[in-house]
Amino acid sequence: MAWRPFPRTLTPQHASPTPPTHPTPSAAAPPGRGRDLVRTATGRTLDVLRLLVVVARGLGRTVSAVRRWWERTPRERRGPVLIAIVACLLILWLTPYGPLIGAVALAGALAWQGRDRSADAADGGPGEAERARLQTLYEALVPFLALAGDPRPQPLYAHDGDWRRAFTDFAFAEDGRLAHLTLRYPPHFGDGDPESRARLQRLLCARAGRGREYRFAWNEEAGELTLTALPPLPTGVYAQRFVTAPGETVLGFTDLHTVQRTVPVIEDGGGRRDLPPVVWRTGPRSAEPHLLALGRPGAGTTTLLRSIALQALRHGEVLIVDGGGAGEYAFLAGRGRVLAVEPTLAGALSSLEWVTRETERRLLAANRARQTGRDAPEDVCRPLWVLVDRPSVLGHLARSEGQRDPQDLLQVPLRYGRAVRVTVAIADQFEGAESLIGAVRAHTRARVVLGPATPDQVREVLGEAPATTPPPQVPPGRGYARLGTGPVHRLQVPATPNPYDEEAAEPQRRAVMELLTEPMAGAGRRVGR
Ligand SMILES: Nc1ncnc2c1ncn2[C@@H]1O[C@H](COP(=O)(O)OP(=O)(O)OP(=O)(O)O)[C@@H](O)[C@H]1O
Repeated sequence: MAWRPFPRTLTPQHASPTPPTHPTPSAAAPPGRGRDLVRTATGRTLDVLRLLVVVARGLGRTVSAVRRWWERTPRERRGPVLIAIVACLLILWLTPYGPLIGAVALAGALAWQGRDRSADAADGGPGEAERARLQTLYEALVPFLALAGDPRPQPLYAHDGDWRRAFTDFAFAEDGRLAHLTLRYPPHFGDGDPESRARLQRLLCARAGRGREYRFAWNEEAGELTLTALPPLPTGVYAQRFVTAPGETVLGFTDLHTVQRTVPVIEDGGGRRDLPPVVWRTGPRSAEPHLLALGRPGAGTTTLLRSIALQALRHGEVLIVDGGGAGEYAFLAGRGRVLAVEPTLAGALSSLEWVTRETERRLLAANRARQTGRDAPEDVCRPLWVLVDRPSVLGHLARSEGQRDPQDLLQVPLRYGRAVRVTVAIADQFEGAESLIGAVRAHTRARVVLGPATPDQVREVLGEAPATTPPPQVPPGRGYARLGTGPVHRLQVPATPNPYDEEAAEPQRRAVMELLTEPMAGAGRRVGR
């Protein structure tokens, strides 16, 4: 913006060395000069107004960028940043001319933020290749989003249309692929129809580049769809002592902006970083006191139960029913606070009968304590974890032997266990899901799906399909988790191998062994004491 010098005609009269004279016809300003004066004054006013508009636009963009940062940043990281900002302001305040310098810098920064970005788009914004990509994507969307015989003079999607009207925000990754895109869709598009949504999402995925996961966010009010390419979840985290409170269990790790906090973790190779966990809360206040995990064979549900068992041992007692019977939990047998590891039908039945009686005993004891106004005894408050792997196999065996299905014995802990800290976690394969009894389905409100699964399979288990596309390669322990009616999270379970499995990586096996409690003298079943 060019600042013009003050015209001489605007110089105050009293500043003139010559005394004022009465105008005479010959001395009057020519008529053209008056017009110049008006034009100059209007030009200057417009320049100032334009600058104010740019600064106001910059202010708006900055405020929304700060708000996005605030929402995205975990709570524990906001504090240090705010402290650093306050410290900088204080230093500026104490520096000579600091406030003035700060104000000028702020105005400059706001003006830069508020600059006209359409000019950037023409030169410094998307390059030619990127513009071509956006145009190709736009053209691919036209057959799907254009309305035949659209009466509007300039429809949003048309064969000779321009992507700039339809794509309101976009970003490219360093490799030149689309990282983020917000597009407007026309009002006639059926955004309430799942099939239409799925078709548009499939089309966008194909055009934005295969081999990545994408998150879709629909804003029906504004008629906008946002696509974001997601980085793969980290697979290098193994079993370790996670920073959690009693009653909290880390199911795995997910995307940063979808959960409230991060926990420090050590990765394979010894690197440390903060990762966002999916934390499952159990106990009397939990709305999801029991868990069900389903997956294909080899998807990692046994590993998830092992990970839960090792975390549960920190504060409670664990009883394991191993319907798979492959000795995947044998390393836990005889360890402190491990009540039993039951690989047989008979063992499972007697252990689960004990769990039923123990739940009832705890309920009575807690009730008595309440009536007498005392605190519940310590043995009622100690968490008891019942982990059941492949109950469908045991159910099948029970039916063939004319015995009771062990799942029936889970009814009492599932229905009433929450109040007395009895938690049930069940894992099975998709094929076994049909034989899960009603109480299991009704009371396991924390849900996990692991391994390759169709959106319908995920929806059946979690009650809602994920907002993200399936990963191109599904590593073991990769899936989705949902706690009650909360959002569906992408999930990567920490590697927790059977330490007796010689094919597992040595550092991971050692990490599991380090989390084990001490061996108990007279190892064996300790239920029914
Ligand atoms: N989160 C994970 N990280 C790394 N490896 C994993 C993870 N989960 C599972 N694995 C590996 O995948 C393989 C199968 O895991 P797991 O036994 O837990 O699967 P599963 O679903 O219980 O299958 P199955 O029911 O057939 O035993 C194992 O070799 C295990 O070490």
